[in-house]
Amino acid sequence: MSVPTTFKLNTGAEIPTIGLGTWQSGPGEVQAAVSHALLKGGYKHIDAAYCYGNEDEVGAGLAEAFKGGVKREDIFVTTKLWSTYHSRAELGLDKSLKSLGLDYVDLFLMHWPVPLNPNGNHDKFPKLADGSRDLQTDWTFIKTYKEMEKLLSTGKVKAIGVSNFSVPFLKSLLSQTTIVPAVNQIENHPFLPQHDVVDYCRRNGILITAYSPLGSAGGPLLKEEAVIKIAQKYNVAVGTVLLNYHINRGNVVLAKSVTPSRIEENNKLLKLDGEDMEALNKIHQEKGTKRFVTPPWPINFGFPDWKQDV
Ligand SMILES: NC(=O)C1=CN([C@@H]2O[C@H](COP(=O)(O)OP(=O)(O)OC[C@H]3O[C@@H](n4cnc5c(N)ncnc54)[C@H](OP(=O)(O)O)[C@@H]3O)[C@@H](O)[C@H]2O)C=CC1
Ligand SMILES: O=C[C@H](O)[C@@H](O)[C@@H](O)[C@H](O)C(=O)O
Repeated sequence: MSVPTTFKLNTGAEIPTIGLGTWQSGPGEVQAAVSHALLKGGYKHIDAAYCYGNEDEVGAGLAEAFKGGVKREDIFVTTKLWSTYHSRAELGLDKSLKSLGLDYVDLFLMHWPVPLNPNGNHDKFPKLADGSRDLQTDWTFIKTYKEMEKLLSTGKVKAIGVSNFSVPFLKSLLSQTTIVPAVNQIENHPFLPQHDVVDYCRRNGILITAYSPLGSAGGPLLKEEAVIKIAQKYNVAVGTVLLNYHINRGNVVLAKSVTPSRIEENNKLLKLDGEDMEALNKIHQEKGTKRFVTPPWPINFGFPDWKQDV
């Protein structure tokens, strides 16, 4: 069986199995990365977010690609609702659409299940006097999701979903809302396979998108001996193994790069056999769990490996 280039969402739409990430893609880099991915790298999927502060440049990259012949309907663009916009979901969406130069996104995700004060001392990261994040205590992520559900009828979002949701948070969401999220975007790699969330989502028709598959900034997982061994077996780049780990599990994967050769290298499919998958799944058992993206949220997200005091 060959490795799929798309998976089906619970809306019936297809989502390309590899997408270009844009978090921490700096000014002067991300426009070229997006246009290179779409025009030369064979990508059809771009992952953006208001919080990344670079959606204007991502939009310029999209515009360049459209000028070069890429058609809007042939690509899949995701953006995310930032926490300070939870009680203003349509405004958050409109700001992203304006920057991206689009009249709709294919997928709109709640970036984190935590509302932040919309009237605080910063547009994205309002803080209290003690330096902690200034939460919006009169709002809940359930209310946010209900606002996102309403956006479907505007045509400005083709699908809605969530990000950074653990099993208990998903249970709470599904029991209080109507539309099953199309996607849950979570950190995922052999050091954090998150079998509990992946299995729960599969059973409930929610597609997993894996973020930080290379271990985030600097790609530390590319140095992992067990992964290098598998790459040597197939004579492929180490990143190809890390990225295809997800597609072989039935999950979408996002890889960030602003380096043209890496952007191209990362868009390669590889069938991994049962033995390879077992070896990759064993890494965290032997070496311990590692999570690379742990922003200082003052809440407990319900992930077994991430215990913060509430
Ligand atoms: N929903 C959420 O909360 C989150 C979503 N995401 C999304 O997922 C995307 C991917 O995750 P991210 O955390 O960025 O990290 P990745 O795991 O994609 O790693 C990116 C790093 O790896 C380097 N790299 C990429 N390809 C290669 C390669 N072939 N060889 C060597 N080094 C390479 C990049 O360098 P360089 O760019 O210099 O080439 C960069 O430093 C994000 O960009 C974002 O879109 C990520 C985190 C959280
Ligand atoms: O998508 C990437 C990450 O989630 C990023 O948006 C957060 O880590 C954010 O910078 C924060 O500090 O909360």
